[in-house]
Amino acid sequence: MSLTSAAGLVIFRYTNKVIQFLLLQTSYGQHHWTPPKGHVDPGESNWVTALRETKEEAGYSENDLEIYKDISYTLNYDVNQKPKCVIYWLAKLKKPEQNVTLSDEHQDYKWLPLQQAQELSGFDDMKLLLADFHEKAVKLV
Ligand SMILES: Nc1ncnc2c1ncn2[C@@H]1O[C@H](COP(=O)(O)OP(=O)(O)OP(=O)(O)OP(=O)(O)OC[C@H]2O[C@@H](n3cnc4c(N)ncnc43)[C@H](O)[C@@H]2O)[C@@H](O)[C@H]1O
Repeated sequence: MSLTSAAGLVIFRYTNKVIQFLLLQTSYGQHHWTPPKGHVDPGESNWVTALRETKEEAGYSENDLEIYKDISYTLNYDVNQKPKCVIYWLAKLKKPEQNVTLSDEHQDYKWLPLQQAQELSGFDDMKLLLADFHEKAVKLV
């Protein structure tokens, strides 16, 4: 069975001594919340996909972010009975006040501290990812 691959960035900002994660709400389907990410195009690397999707979906380019290439986390779940693999890298927004620019694919966004981000994401594997990244982000601010 073919595997769907996607890649993205879990972006945090450090403001008022709090780490907040960026979640985007889809404008389609069940309007679920995820970090910026998307399908890997044919011939594209996961890394390039993550950067491209982040620019398209949140408006941030590589220069706006401190991306921790050695800190990644992979989720595996099924979508319509097909396995999907999503790799995320951790990234910090350099200027915490820099605005998000959404595309048509999303209708809302939120910057949330760990627990609220976990609750909004809803998925157990994403909750674990956020906890792991939060532990690492604490050492990076
Ligand atoms: N229902 C829909 N109606 C209309 N257009 C649609 C559509 N779904 C996708 N599209 C189109 O596909 C494009 C998205 O392409 P991309 O932007 O390239 O890809 P994506 O983020 O990987 O898409 P998606 O939202 O489907 O993925 P996710 O894994 O979060 O989500 C996929 C499924 O997995 C679930 N899911 C998400 N995270 C999960 C997790 N951690 N564990 C288990 N399930 C999870 C989600 O609830 C969701 O049901 C959009 O432009 C849109 O046009």
